[in-house]
Amino acid sequence: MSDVSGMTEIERIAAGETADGGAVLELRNVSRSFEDAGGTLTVLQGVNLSLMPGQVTALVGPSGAGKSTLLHIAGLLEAPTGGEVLFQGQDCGDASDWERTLIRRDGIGFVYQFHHLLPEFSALENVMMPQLIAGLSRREAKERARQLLNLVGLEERETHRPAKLSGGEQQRVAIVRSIANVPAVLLADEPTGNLDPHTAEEVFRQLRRIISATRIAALIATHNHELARAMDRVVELRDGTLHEIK
Ligand SMILES: Nc1ncnc2c1ncn2[C@@H]1O[C@H](COP(=O)(O)OP(=O)(O)OP(=O)(O)O)[C@@H](O)[C@H]1O
Repeated sequence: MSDVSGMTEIERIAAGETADGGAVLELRNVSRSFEDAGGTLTVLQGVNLSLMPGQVTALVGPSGAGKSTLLHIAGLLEAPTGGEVLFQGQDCGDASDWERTLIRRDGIGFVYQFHHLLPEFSALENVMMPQLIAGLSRREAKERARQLLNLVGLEERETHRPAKLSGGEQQRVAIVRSIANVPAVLLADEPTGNLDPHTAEEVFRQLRRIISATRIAALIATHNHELARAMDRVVELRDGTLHEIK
């Protein structure tokens, strides 16, 4: 898979080159089952999903339907039992662990219900961290982190540590941190699940604004049907299969 420059195709893709103008992330006929003493539990079967740039897709479904499992597979955190996951046209089933790590690091942003900010660092440093890991200089990382915090109205809070921020502010920091490396895909698991309804709506509004400005393809699992309906597209997991409901 390496070319003369020494880079593999997936490394070039993770470095920002797109294969074509189509789906950024695609699940094809994906299934996932778990084996335990009681037998086989099939959580996903025949799941097809294409995420397009700039589009926000809500993922809904009852508790235990498999939303987190689907997000883990889409985020290359776990492999499907069957089917394919394509990142910018490239089948990730063929990728090495290192190539998958590169795609996750440079191509995919994650937001969770609980923000996982680093408590001993300021808001600014938390947003700088993934950029420093990706090899940006401190100056560049700081400048971009400032712009991002500004975008979500937190310019006055950049020196605050997470404990000094409200829940909504912490989640806004987590969101801009997840997109600091301008990933092609954003995957979010209940990103506003621990916020009050008003703050959840505000955080969602800002998340949408960032996504359409950056052309990120987003998949957001939520139990909040009202917020889901406000997104471009809604898919529902029911009995292991995915249904397009908006
Ligand atoms: N590693 C595992 N081993 C066995 N079963 C698992 C494993 N991971 C998930 N499951 C099962 O898969 C099903 C789907 O779980 P998942 O967490 O994906 O659902 P969910 O839709 O995200 O639920 P919730 O909305 O409650 O967060 C559940 O029945 C869960 O118990």
